Amino acid sequence: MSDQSISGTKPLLELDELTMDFGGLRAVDQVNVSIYSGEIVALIGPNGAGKTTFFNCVTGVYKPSGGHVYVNVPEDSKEGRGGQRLRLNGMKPNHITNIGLARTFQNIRLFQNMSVLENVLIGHHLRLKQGILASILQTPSFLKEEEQSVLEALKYLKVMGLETHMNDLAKNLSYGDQRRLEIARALATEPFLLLLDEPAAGMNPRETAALNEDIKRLQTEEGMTILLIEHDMNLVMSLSERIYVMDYGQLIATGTPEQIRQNPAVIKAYLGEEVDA
Ligand SMILES: Nc1ncnc2c1ncn2[C@@H]1O[C@H](COP(=O)(O)OP(=O)(O)OP(=O)(O)O)[C@@H](O)[C@H]1O
Repeated sequence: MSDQSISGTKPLLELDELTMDFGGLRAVDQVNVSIYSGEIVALIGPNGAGKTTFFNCVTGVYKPSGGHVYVNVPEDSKEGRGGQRLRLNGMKPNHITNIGLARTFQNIRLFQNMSVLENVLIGHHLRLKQGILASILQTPSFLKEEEQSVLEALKYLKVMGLETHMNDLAKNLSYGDQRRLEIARALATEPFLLLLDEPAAGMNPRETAALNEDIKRLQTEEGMTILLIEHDMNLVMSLSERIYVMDYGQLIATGTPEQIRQNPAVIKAYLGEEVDA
């Protein structure tokens, strides 16, 4: 597959014939996807289409049965591998996070009895340089880095509109704010690519509208590249520049929201019946 974008740059994330089998079931079937810097891209499809399995292959939860997961690390990478092309197959999730891919999960996974600030600090911890000994000895360099960490964490809380809740326990946040906190924690790992698995799941329309604004702002103000799985079609159509559609593990369509809206194969997959083009 080509690694040249419309603008001539390499994609940040490149999936080449990605395949994942569970016994006799092929959950992801030779999928080719490219995500370019600064885009918001949606991955949609009916229940069981293979979307979460796709995320799990990219983020190291599963080792793909076939194909390749590549990243072209941006020059300004925090990890110092800028410009390199890396194959992620078989890497551990924390290693992949360290390279610069962060994700949220379909089900909320916060430390419920920790504060909002602490949840984000845990995300940022990955980027700290001081070791355990410095932390036990409370060396000046450790304390300086810790102070810096809190400032960074506050920045991400502010981006997601949660700074006034920094001392609240995560479990006391509204549902929408818990989902927002998960995104703040993912941002604190300083990714170049953010993968969101059904960020609007369980949200009411008001919360979804606010989330729409937040995600858009991440792109326009923070320069974040975002790949999201989402069932809320209003959100998908309003946010995405491009959409990939999966059904039964295969990619059945790719295009702009307008193209996808009118694609007969997509309409058929969702409605389960033939539709005239
Ligand atoms: N660990 C697993 N072991 C066996 N089968 C699995 C496993 N994970 C997913 N599957 C199967 O793979 C297929 C794709 O599931 P997946 O969760 O990726 O779909 P999805 O598109 O994310 O669905 P949804 O929109 O409902 O979350 C389904 O048939 C599912 O039952």
